[in-house]
Amino acid sequence: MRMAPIDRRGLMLIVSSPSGAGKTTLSRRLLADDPAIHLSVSATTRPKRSNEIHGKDYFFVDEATFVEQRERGDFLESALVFGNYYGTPRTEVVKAVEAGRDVLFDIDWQGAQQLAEVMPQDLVTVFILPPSRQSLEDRLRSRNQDSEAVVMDRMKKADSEISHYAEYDYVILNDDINRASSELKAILMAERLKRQRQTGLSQFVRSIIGT
Ligand SMILES: Nc1nc2c(ncn2[C@@H]2O[C@H](COP(=O)(O)OP(=O)(O)O)[C@@H](O)[C@H]2O)c(=O)[nH]1
Ligand SMILES: Nc1ncnc2c1ncn2[C@@H]1O[C@H](COP(=O)(O)OP(=O)(O)O)[C@@H](O)[C@H]1O
Repeated sequence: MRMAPIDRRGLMLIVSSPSGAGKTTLSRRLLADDPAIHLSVSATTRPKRSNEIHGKDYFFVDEATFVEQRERGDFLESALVFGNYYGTPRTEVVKAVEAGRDVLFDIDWQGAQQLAEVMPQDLVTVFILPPSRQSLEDRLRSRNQDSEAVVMDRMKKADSEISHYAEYDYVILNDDINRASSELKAILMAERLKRQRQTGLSQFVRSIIGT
């Protein structure tokens, strides 16, 4: 039987990709398979898609509310993406990491850069690439949630999002979803074992070396 776990600081796992490459699918799988990580639910001014739930996928707010929250300092980071505002609520994230719980973020490169400024030691960043340009377009269409104009706009912006891949710690090619999903889990497992994150190690080691 496993002993009581060694105290550790939680990590912040950021997953970014061009829209349609599969970060939502990969994130949902990780959350379903690993009860020890939970999603940071962002606020956004984007209209809700029919399959989305307020408070679970996003907090859907109007622009006035978003701006008020941002001015109050409620967000750890915020950005304008595809003409809509997005922001990461501050309080839950800070509390979770300090309590040793891991947090998953589905945010863009602007958010990753801002979080790197405020909590650099806690970040693990992963960029998801599609297997080809055509498959990215096919996936955006297959999701069947956005108008043709929105799909074309996202394809236009894919190049600029992809150009940030080199700012990330890890890059996963999302061709086969099962393999990509295992790769994401492997990253999380290895990062949890980093010595610096295991804040209870020295105490534990003292207990076994008998000094
Ligand atoms: N900086 C930042 N980006 C976010 C946040 N929430 C979502 N995003 C990014 O906004 C972009 C659009 O997300 P979304 O509207 O869900 O569309 P999708 O990526 O096509 O499913 C994606 O690149 C997300 O990663 C946030 O809180 N902060
Ligand atoms: N490896 C994959 N192979 C085929 N289709 C995929 C794969 N990963 C995701 N998809 C599909 O592509 C579409 C876009 O994926 P999604 O996770 O919503 O992307 P993102 O969150 O990056 O915008 C969805 O319909 C999803 O089911």
